[in-house]
Amino acid sequence: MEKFFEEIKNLIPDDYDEFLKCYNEEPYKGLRVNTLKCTGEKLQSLLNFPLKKTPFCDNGYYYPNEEKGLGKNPLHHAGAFYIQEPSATSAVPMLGVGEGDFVLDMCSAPGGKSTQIASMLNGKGLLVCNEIIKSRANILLSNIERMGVKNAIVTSNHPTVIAEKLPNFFDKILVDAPCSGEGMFRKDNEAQQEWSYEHTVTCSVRQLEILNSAKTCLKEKGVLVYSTCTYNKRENEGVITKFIEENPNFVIEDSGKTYGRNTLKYAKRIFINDGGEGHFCCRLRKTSANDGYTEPYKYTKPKDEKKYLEFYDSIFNNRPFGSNLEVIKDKIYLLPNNMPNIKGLNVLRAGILLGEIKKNRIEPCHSAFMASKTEDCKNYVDLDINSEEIKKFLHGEEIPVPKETKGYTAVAVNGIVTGFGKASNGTLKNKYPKGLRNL
Ligand SMILES: C[S@@+](CC[C@H](N)C(=O)[O-])C[C@H]1O[C@@H](n2cnc3c(N)ncnc32)[C@H](O)[C@@H]1O
Repeated sequence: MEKFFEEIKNLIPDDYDEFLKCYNEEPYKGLRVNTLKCTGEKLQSLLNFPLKKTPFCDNGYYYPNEEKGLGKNPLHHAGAFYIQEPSATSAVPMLGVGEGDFVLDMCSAPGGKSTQIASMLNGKGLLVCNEIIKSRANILLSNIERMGVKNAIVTSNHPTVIAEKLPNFFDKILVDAPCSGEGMFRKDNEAQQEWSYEHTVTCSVRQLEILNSAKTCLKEKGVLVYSTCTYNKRENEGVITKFIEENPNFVIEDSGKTYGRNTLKYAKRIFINDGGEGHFCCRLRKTSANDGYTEPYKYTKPKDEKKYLEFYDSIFNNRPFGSNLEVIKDKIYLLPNNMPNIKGLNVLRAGILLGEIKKNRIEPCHSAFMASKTEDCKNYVDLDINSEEIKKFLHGEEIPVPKETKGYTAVAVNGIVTGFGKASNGTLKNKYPKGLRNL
């Protein structure tokens, strides 16, 4: 660790004492509003503690250190916000995502940056989020569901496989690389214990390999953002410099962002004394294309399409997840538009899981309700954040509903859908997934 502090001193000689002072204080607490489901104003009006804007992105806020257990808040269950370290929200704005872009997040779990990209896409375009480690990809999927993302494909592959299958396809790519995590030290003792100079060197080799896979997937004139949550030069400036030496068709570009400190002219490094735990981000532009073509996906209508569409229309108004129905085994999906051919990829989810076929009936799935708004649902009940009913619902209990409410019914908290149940005779049978309940 002596070496770690020595390197920080070399990086910020004038501010080193301030860094050390901050280093011994409590870590920042931050959240990002999910604009697919909520707004900053609405969230503030429903929380009983103050939110303060961060300098890193439009929808990032600090919240008070004494607030514990925010993950159990009904609005967190509903996907109104994502708990995210403030400086970790700095990389996605550098991508400059516009509605309609095709975006790849190569190292995606647990999904903080992917769900941030999804809010910027606002349901348009396509997001491929990839996570190499299967167990982490499952967590990523549950966050994609919670945040109500309907235009994502969640995969679990080695970056070389993604490069082989999806060349020249994306407008924007994020490589938020696995790193030595120096910016996690205040939060994560394990990262501190694992740190060694040799480990940072190993990380830098892997980071360059991941970038060399990602580059193939980018279209000509596309943007690639590289980020880490570590400070040292080997994993940041070192990796970028080597990458550009090996790939002269990439240039560093000015992102126009004003947070943090500049390095390599336009890249950014954020230290604890800059308002976040620590991050590095650099925006690169691909100036000429590589070979390779990604075929489009061939959508095929299922044999019983009419029956499935009737089921869809019985629960939702105006087909809010489009009409690209596909049935795989006993599961009914609504696929996003503009999909690439995903043959050969390990795909955990594409689009929305609408329902499951059970013997002679179809049961709707949680994921579809999470991606819907109250106006999309034929039936819904709206509960107040402070009500006993929302506590009971998130605990897995039955709740009372008006006698007229019948059948599959969305449950919302202050207008934000958080799950569903089945209503009959004034009672809603709880369908909130067991693994998500507040117990
Ligand atoms: C910094 S984390 C990503 C955090 C994520 N972007 C977010 O905002 O929530 C890096 C991820 O890279 C994954 N990873 C580890 N080894 C990898 C490799 N060789 N290639 C690609 N990804 C890898 C890790 O499992 C980890 O989930």
